[in-house]
Amino acid sequence: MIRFEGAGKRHPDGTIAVEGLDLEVPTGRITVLVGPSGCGKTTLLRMVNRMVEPTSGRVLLDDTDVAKLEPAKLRRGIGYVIQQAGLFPHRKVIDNIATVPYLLGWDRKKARARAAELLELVGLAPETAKRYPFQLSGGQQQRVGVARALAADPPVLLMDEPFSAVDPVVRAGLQEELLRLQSELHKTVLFVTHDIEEAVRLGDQVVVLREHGRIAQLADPHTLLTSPADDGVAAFLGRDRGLRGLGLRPAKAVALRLVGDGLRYGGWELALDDERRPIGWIDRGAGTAELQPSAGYHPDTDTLRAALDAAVLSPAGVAVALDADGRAIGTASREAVLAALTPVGLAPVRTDKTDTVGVTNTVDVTDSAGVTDSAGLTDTVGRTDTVGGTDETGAADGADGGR
Ligand SMILES: Nc1ncnc2c1ncn2[C@@H]1O[C@H](COP(=O)(O)OP(=O)(O)OP(=O)(O)O)[C@@H](O)[C@H]1O
Repeated sequence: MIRFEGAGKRHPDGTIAVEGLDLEVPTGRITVLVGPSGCGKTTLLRMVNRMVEPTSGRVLLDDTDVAKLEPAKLRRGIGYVIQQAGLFPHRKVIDNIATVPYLLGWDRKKARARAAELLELVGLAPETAKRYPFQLSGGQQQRVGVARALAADPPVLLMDEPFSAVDPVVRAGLQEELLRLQSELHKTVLFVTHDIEEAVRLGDQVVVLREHGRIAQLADPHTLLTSPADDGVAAFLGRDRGLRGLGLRPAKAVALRLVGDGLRYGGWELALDDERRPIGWIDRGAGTAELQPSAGYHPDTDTLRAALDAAVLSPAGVAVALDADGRAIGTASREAVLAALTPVGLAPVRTDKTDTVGVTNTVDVTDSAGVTDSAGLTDTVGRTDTVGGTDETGAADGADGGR
């Protein structure tokens, strides 16, 4: 558990980044901080690993004031993932991932073996290990960043807009991957984003912030979308918050018409092949054999939003429910999907993937990023030891010498 107690940060120039924040970040869950630019999200995140020191109040990690912990050591127990990954450009992927294990004094073979495991865990091919960061796509770099953060299996993971530099499709894949990892790893994750869509997709709890890090609302995604605390939060959530809420509810709530009960809807009939895989919709009234594409969804893993989307895309207004092998199980009309929406007061639904969290290992700012572009890592305390830490690692590596 991470606890902010009256935490504040006033910069020497008088800027108040955060003022008097009280917040609990529960163990093993994903807490997302979301809010407009400059509201203090990054400041809050960095208070946890002492890259920013509060000027008032305190931050507790499992009941210990982090101010009492030595920064380099603290950071080795906290995964840290930043935008554009912050990888060491001069180090191979495998050694980037092994950064913290090296810092912890693991021998090279063990550290690299662990890094190879993580490479697989984050869905990267083994041959990626030998590449340098510039030889990877943005999405692959982010995966390496996540793997690096997880390397020493830290219980806490700080993620600062980790997926915002990649395109929406890659981003969705990375979010999915994070949820999958979290369902296995159960880390305590504090995740910063300015994207409300990402916040409700990933968060077990979402903290909507206003300027100076003031909490406008703290709620689970379902409550947030259905009951915004005030007009300001509602405006921040956007006009389609109701539709977004569909993405939080499982598609298995939709009542299906089973395949054996008929495949006709009005003049449309769903054509299946011998394996029961959909071929398309036939317009019986038109008297032509031309097929219109069908759209499907997977009831066990998809949300109501996917089911509704499939229904809307179908010429018959009917989504096809598919099993894992792509065979039709049944059909669901738009009306059937909408009927699954009520009552509104149901507990929030998360698909299986959501349950968890977890990712990196505070890559000690150290090595990494810190160093380079990780720029941000700057502020602080960190700087020194970061660098220091780095050097050790670097020395072991041989490749890092010249910082
Ligand atoms: N070193 C500094 N000196 C003075 N003001 C600072 C400093 N660092 C941050 N700030 C200010 O503190 C406030 C909060 O900054 P912070 O980076 O935490 O916001 P944020 O919510 O993460 O923003 P964004 O979404 O744009 O990254 C901003 O007004 C920022 O300009």
